[in-house]
Amino acid sequence: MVSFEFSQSNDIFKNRDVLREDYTPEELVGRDEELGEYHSALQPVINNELPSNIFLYGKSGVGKTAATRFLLGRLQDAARSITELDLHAVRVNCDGLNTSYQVAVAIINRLRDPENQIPVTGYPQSKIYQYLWEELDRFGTILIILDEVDHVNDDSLLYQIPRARDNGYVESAKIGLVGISNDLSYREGLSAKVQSSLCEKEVYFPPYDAGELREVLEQRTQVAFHEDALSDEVIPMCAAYGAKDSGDARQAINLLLEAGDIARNENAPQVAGEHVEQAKRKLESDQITTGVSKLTEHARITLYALTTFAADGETPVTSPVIRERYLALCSASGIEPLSHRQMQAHLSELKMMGVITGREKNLGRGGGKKVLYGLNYDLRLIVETLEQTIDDIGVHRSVQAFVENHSET
Ligand SMILES: Nc1ncnc2c1ncn2[C@@H]1O[C@H](COP(=O)(O)OP(=O)(O)OP(=O)(O)O)[C@@H](O)[C@H]1O
Repeated sequence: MVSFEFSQSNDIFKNRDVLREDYTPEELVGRDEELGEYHSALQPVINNELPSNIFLYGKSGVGKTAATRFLLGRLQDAARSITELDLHAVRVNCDGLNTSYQVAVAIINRLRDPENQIPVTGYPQSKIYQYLWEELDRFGTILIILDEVDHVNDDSLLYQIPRARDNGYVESAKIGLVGISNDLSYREGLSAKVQSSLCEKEVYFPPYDAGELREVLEQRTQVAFHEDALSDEVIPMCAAYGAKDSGDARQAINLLLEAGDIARNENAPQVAGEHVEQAKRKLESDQITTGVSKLTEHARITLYALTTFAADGETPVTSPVIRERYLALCSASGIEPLSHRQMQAHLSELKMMGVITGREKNLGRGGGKKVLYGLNYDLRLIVETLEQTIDDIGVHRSVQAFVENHSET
C-alpha cells in the first residue's frame, strides 16, 4: 500500500523557490552587452536630466523583465542618496489591457491610494488623460514601464506621454517611457512619429546560446540546490535543450526545476541526465495538452484524422488524404465539415503550434510541390490529449488497435 504521509524532504533542493518565475537574481549573467546599453540609456535619470524613452525587445525569456527589475533597483538605490532627485517608477503589464484608455487607468490607479481608485470605464478619454497628467506631475522624475506594450491596440498613449511636457500637460515632471515587447515585428508596425519617440533608445535582447544558458543555470543552481545534488551532465543538457528550443532562460530553468522535482520524488540521491529527459517529456506533454485544449472542434478533428494515419504507420500524408479521413470522421459523428481550404488552415495552425510537422516535397520537373504531414510528438501523447474528441466522435479502428497494443505498457 502506498503511503501518502508528508515528510520534509530537502536533500536535493537548498532553496527550490529561486527556480520559480518571480525570483530575480542579484546579478544577471550572460547579458553584459545589453545591460551596458540599457544602463547608458538610463544614465540621464541619475543626472536629473530628462529621461530617454527606451524600447526593449527580444523573444520570450531572454531577460528583458529581469534586466529592467535589476537596473531599476540599482537606479532607485542610487537615487535615494541624491537629495534633489525625486525618482519614481511605475510598471504596468499591458497583457489584457487592450487600449490606451485602459493602460492610462492602470497607471493612474497604480499611483493613487487604494481608496482613491477610478473604475475602468465611464470617463471620456480626455478626462482620463487629465487625471494621468495630474498624477504624473506629482513626481520629479517618473519612469513608466509598459511590459508587453504590443498588446495595446492603439498608440494614442505612446504618442501623448513623450510629448506631455512639450505640450504643457505636465509642468515639472520629467517622464521617461520604457516599452517592452517580445513581438519582434511590433516596432515596424508603429507609426513613424510614435516609433521615433518611443524608440529613442533601443536595446535588443537576443536569444541565449547554450554557453549563456549554462551560466544562468550555474548561477541559479548555487542558490537552489545542495552541493553535489546535480550530476555533471544536468546543466549542459538543460542548457543545450534550452538553446535548441528557443534560447529562453525561463524554459531552461523550468526544465531544471522539473528534473529536480522528479529526482526528489524518486528519492534519488542526485539529479541525473535521465531526470532531465523525463522532465523534458513531461513539459512537452503539458505544453501539448494546453495547446490542444485551446483548439477548436474542427482543428481537433483534423488532428485526429492525421493521428489515425500515424497509428497505422502511414504518415507522412498529404492534405487530400487527411481530408478524406476528416470527412469520414465528420460524417460518422454528424458534424458539418469545413471546406478543404478551412481544414488546410487548421493544418497550418497545428504546424505553427509545433504539434504536427509539414515538410515540402518537390514533385520533380514541372510537377510543383506537395506538403507531407506527420505528428511532431509521441503518438501516445497525442491520443491521450485527444481523448475527449475520440470519445465524442468514436474511436477509429487504427487508434483502437494502437490503444489496445499499448494498454499494458
Ligand atoms: N541573464 C539572466 N541571469 C539570470 N536569470 C535570468 C537571466 N535572464 C533571464 N533570467 C530568468 O529567466 C526568466 C525569464 O526572464 P524574463 O522574465 O526577464 O524574460 P523576458 O525577456 O522578460 O520574457 P517575456 O517577454 O516572456 O516576459 C526569469 O525567471 C529570469 O529571472
